Amino acid sequence: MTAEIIYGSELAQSLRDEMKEEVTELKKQSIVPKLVVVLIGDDPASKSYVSGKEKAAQYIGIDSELILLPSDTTEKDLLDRIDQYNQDESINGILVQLPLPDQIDEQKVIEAISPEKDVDGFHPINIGRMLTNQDTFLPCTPFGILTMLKSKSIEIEGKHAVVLGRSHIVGKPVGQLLLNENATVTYCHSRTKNLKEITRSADILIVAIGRASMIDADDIKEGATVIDVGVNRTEEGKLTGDVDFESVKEKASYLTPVPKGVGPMTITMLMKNTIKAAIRHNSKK
Ligand SMILES: Nc1nc(=O)c2c([nH]1)NC[C@@H]1CN(c3ccc(C(=O)N[C@@H](CCC(=O)O)C(=O)O)cc3)C=[N+]21
Repeated sequence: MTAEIIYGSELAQSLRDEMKEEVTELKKQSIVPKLVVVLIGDDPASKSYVSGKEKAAQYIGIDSELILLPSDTTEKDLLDRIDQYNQDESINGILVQLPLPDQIDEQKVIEAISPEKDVDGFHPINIGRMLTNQDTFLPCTPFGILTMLKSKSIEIEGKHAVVLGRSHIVGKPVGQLLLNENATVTYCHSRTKNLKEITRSADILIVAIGRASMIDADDIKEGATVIDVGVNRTEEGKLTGDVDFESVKEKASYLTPVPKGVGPMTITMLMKNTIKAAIRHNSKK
């Protein structure tokens, strides 16, 4: 079997075109979605993601403001700024790029962002709402993955979904979203025994470990759907996933590439959440 490749980049483009029209309509009602992105320090990878967000916002017509802060920014300074953005009525979404420098407590920062402006979907209130299947801001990468599966009408209900990785921003929430869609979900991580046995029984395999070529054709079931969430840099600076693309392509039924897979969808869902926040804030005025 040769897999159909799911290009997140193409789906992202069509969703961005739709959102562009939606924002044009919103502007006629004087609603201008606005996102603030805070980037601390000068990690090149973070800078590259942030510039992707800026580009997407600009294309769609979302007002985006980038706040660049030095790597020695104090926790208090950041929390004070968040407080100010929380109170600013013109701002609908706040994103603080992770990871943060060691002197800043990440969890404190996540909890300081108003749940109404938490377009990352990282606030415990929004995570709780997601777990209980209520309307909320879904975390962008899991939301993007679900949107990719649905775009190809891949059946989720009753299927065995295996999630490799249990990070708070990808692994854990993507498993919960798949559970909400009635999949049977298994989480695997560094302490899992018989890993291969489990991945081979997956109908849908989500790989979010952060190690290049973790999964090859021998680890999967014929005809599985394989979603590669890896963002690894080779020594030459090339972006690669967690999946051995060439071998898995010959055995899976669907496969996402890196780059041009999940990454562009993550950014697109951030834009969707920002528009949603703007509509919500306006209906409360
Ligand atoms: N508060 C917060 N929210 C995030 O959503 C968040 C974060 N912090 N910290 C870092 C991770 C990583 N992340 C990516 C977004 C887009 C691409 C992406 O678009 N990648 C392109 C290629 C980009 C390139 O070549 O560098 C692609 O896969 O085709 C990748 C990774 C968001 N994250």
